[in-house]
Amino acid sequence: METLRPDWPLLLVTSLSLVATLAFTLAFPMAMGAVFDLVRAQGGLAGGAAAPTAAAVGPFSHGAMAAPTSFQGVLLRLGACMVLSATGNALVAYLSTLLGERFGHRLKGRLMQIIMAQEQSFFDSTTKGDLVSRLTLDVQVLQATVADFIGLRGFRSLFEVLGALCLMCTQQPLLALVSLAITPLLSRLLRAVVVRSSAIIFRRQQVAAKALDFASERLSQVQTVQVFAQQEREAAAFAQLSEGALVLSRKYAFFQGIVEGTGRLAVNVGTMSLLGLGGMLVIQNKISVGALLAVNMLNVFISVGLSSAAASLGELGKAVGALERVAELVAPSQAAASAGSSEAASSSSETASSSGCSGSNGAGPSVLDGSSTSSTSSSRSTPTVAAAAQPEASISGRVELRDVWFKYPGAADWAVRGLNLTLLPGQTVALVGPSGGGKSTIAALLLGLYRPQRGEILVDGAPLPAAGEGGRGAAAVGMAAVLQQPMLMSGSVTQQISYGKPEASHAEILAAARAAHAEEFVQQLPQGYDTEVGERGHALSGGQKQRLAIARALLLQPKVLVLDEVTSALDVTSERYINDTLRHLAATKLIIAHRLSMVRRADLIVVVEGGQVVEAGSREQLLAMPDGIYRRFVSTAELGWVEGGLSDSSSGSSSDEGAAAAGGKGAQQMPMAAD
Ligand SMILES: Nc1ncnc2c1ncn2[C@@H]1O[C@H](COP(=O)(O)OP(=O)(O)OP(=O)(O)O)[C@@H](O)[C@H]1O
Repeated sequence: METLRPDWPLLLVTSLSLVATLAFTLAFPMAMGAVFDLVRAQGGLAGGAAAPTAAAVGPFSHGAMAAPTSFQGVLLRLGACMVLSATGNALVAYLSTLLGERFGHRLKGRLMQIIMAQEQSFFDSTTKGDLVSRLTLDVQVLQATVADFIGLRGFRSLFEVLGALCLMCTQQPLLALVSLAITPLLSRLLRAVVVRSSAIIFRRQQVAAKALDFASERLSQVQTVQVFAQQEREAAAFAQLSEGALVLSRKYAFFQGIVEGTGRLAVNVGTMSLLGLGGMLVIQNKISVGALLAVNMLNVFISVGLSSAAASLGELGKAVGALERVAELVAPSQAAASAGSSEAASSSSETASSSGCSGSNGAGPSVLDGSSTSSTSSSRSTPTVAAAAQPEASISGRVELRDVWFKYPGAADWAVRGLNLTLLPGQTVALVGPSGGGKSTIAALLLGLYRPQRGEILVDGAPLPAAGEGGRGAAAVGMAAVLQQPMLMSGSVTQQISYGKPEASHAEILAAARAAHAEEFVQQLPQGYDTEVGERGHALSGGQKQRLAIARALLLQPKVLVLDEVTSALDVTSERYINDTLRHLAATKLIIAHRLSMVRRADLIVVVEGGQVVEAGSREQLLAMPDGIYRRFVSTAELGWVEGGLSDSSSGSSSDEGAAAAGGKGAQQMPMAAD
């Protein structure tokens, strides 16, 4: 109703047109009856002087229609009814279709807005295909229903039935009894059929959505399907899913057949009964032949109107299913919020017990200066994080994670446990650790993509706005990110870079591309910055996509920049350039990297494992720890890993790590790539 409301003037015009059209449509049988009676009164069909007097004044002489006086007059009236009814029908069909289309357009926009405002956890638990089917199939059903119910069949058929019944009752009460006897029986039968078929349609929609979901996922992964030669299996699986919808469609078709057949039967039974009773009345000269004809036509209107209304109600049943699926999107955040709070409540005891074990959780963040020793923990406790470098006081961009606990929806275990971490303005903090340790999850929390079940995240002292609350999330507080798999959207290179700031000038875009070391390859593209990158940027290499994603983030001049494995697809030279760019960036940076060339210049290195900080400090501090995890990780030098692989004068670290490697035999290996 809310979506329809803005179109109330159109709705009003449609309704008025509908009522006027119905008046002309219902006048049509009366005019036809009048023609017939006039023909008889003037001697046609063995009428003339012998014709019954009742017939001479037409079928509805006591009603609204005045008795026809001349043949031309009555023909004119019939013609006017036909023309006006046809014009009205055309107008109503046009207006109601327009109304449906406008409704669908508005609903789609609204739904897209709602979907886009959801939290990441919503997308984790909902498939893209399902969302697409709600946005397309379900909205189409709803818009068709609006058009159908308002103008094409629903209300119109009901009004037609009611109008015809009223006319019959006031003009020919005896004959109206026949219709009144048949109508409830027919309505009841049709209602039962409609209820059954609506349930079938709802199930069919669900199955169809599953098939669509399957198809969209497999199509987006078509390369994997082809590389593993699974085309036939996937096609067969899709056919099987579609088969489910076909079985239900067959049942639906059966009920549609019943609706159709019942409607016809009702027309025939009604016609036969009316002809029987009405014929007797004509013989007894109680009514005219024209009246019998008109009543018969009205009865056809009633029967056809009823089955048409039933079919429309069937569509409405379908729409109720679609509406339910669409409405589910409107309040998931509340549902998620309550689920989250209950989860948080249920977790509090768990939290308390693990806090007791670690002895440091819940103590709140504490940022120590560079002179303090770093915290380490060989047990699973959560140390407070020490800052190794003094921040530049003038730069804002302080980020604090205070006793943050997070569990993915439906997951059994915590992905982040009691995390305390402070990023000082301008500081570069590197998160390292084994795969699955929780680094990307921390980055996602920091970007407001998920809300922690417990604890808080503050940016410059204010709570981080969640991305799913309709606001701009982390971007609103000057944060930007380059994520692990940089996704581009179809559009030109310029559009990719300016995605977060569409109003950016060309000069700004060029500067960002230069800083991300993308300029050279962009200039070599066929249309330079105007080159279309294709769906998801498929026309670009992995490294090129990464560079555009970096340019996209740099353009925003963020005060906090989150970089998750941003150079994994880059060659050594590009990586070095980008490292240089990032180093000179004033923003606070959180870097997640498996390549240690990204990590070694960080002010603070934080080792994350099992969702906890297990070691933190400057590189020197960590390497100085005899049993330090970072130091042990460095022992992978034995496997060819050298932190200072890049020939960089400032590094001089290879020897450090080589020394560390000597003492690191048998250490746990962290998957860090060789430079
Ligand atoms: N969307 C998700 N839903 C449920 N569990 C998830 C989700 N994403 C990650 N996880 C789980 O959370 C844990 C932490 O994953 P995360 O991606 O943060 O690790 P990571 O340290 O970044 O790993 P990598 O270095 O391989 O990228 C893992 O156990 C993972 O299985």
